[in-house]
Amino acid sequence: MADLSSLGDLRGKRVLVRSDLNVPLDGPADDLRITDDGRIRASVPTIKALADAGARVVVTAHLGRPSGAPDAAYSLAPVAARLGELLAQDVAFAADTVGDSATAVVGALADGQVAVLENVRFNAGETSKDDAERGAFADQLAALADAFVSDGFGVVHRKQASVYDVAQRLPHAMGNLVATEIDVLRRLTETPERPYVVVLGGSKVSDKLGVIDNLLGKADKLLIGGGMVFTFLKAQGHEVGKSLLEEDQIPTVLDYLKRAADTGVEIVLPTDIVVADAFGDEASARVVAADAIPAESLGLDIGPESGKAFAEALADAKTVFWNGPMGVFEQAAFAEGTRAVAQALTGISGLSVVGGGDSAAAVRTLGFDEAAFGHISTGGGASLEYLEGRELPGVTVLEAR
Ligand SMILES: Nc1ncnc2c1ncn2[C@@H]1O[C@H](COP(=O)(O)OP(=O)(O)OP(=O)(O)O)[C@@H](O)[C@H]1O
Ligand SMILES: O=C(O)[C@H](O)COP(=O)(O)O
Repeated sequence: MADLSSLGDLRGKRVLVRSDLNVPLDGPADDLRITDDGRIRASVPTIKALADAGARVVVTAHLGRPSGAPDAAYSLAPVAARLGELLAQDVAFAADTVGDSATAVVGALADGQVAVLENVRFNAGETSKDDAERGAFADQLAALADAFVSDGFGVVHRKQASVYDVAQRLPHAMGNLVATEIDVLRRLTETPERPYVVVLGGSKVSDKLGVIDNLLGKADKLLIGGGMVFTFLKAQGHEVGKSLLEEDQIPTVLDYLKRAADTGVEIVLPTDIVVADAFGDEASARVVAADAIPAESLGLDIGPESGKAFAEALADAKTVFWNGPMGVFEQAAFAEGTRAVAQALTGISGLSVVGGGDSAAAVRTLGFDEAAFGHISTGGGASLEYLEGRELPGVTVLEAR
């Protein structure tokens, strides 16, 4: 796959870099703070390499899932400021993605300077399912640059304008971050040392339930935590109260449970749950049995007994892939399940990979040393889809020259 050197002499060239700068933010709307800058730090080496080579670097990225129109709550302005600090150079910020501000900011860049465009998802064309609409937006993005570098590993599973279509319109190359991530994940797919244990959690339930299908043929054990738990519990006939639930996935989940039993893959579900009366209500947090969730409460973490059981299930693992926090780790009352899994991973003798923006943030904000894990991937959904063996549109598009 073509790396940055394939783009030739970059001096004076405008290079559009797609990074994944989707970081967690917290605080009041007018003073949002980045709570974990891991994805920004991971994006720095490629941006710096391009700037050092004399390119005029134009960074495009998304933050969250706005509805295709500008929304101040999802502005990349704080991210651009942090990028400037990490690069130790001024980073210009365009107040739009392809409009007058972007044109002016990019036009004013000197060789070696860097600009960040406003959230690419403020434009409906970015995520449109309509090829023509996405293509029209990609045309506008491509007009801002002479070359394209794909470095946002966390989004390479998205067939979106700034990830996929723009690569068809400009000379392109794979960035260092995408190349590194794929190298590590390849080790998990080719010859994982066994036992191979996969831990799944998080809140993007519908995105992630599907991966179980494929993992049933690959992993020896699947540990299920986070928001995904409740669709399993409901499928087993239990009350889940107001917890996250994908009702229409119940038949799929029942099929997974049956196939796991048939093929000898162990699916480990929590036996106790930390519930609360309302989302984030730490004062009402209490532990209940997983088959006795009160109708009026919602599950926000796996319980202590489950944390222990998950740690035991991980103890003899030689390969572990973990995606998705076990609970709402951002609040202390619901962070212990995630802590238990992270702690268990630090003790395994083989390769441990933590994948996902929030999972990686959880590990760091709970105070774990990154070096205690084999690899911390910036991609959640992207790494899961890679492990499933699915085609990543943002990678395959780079193969076509
Ligand atoms: N039981 C639960 N109910 C609701 N939210 C939950 C629950 N358990 C975990 N979460 C939330 O899941 C979020 C992370 O989920 P997500 O699926 O996005 O993880 P990720 O794969 O690490 O990140 P990404 O896919 O964005 O890279 C966290 O913000 C956490 O609070
Ligand atoms: O957080 C992520 O996994 C990536 O930034 C992709 O975000 P998305 O799931 O909203 O496409």
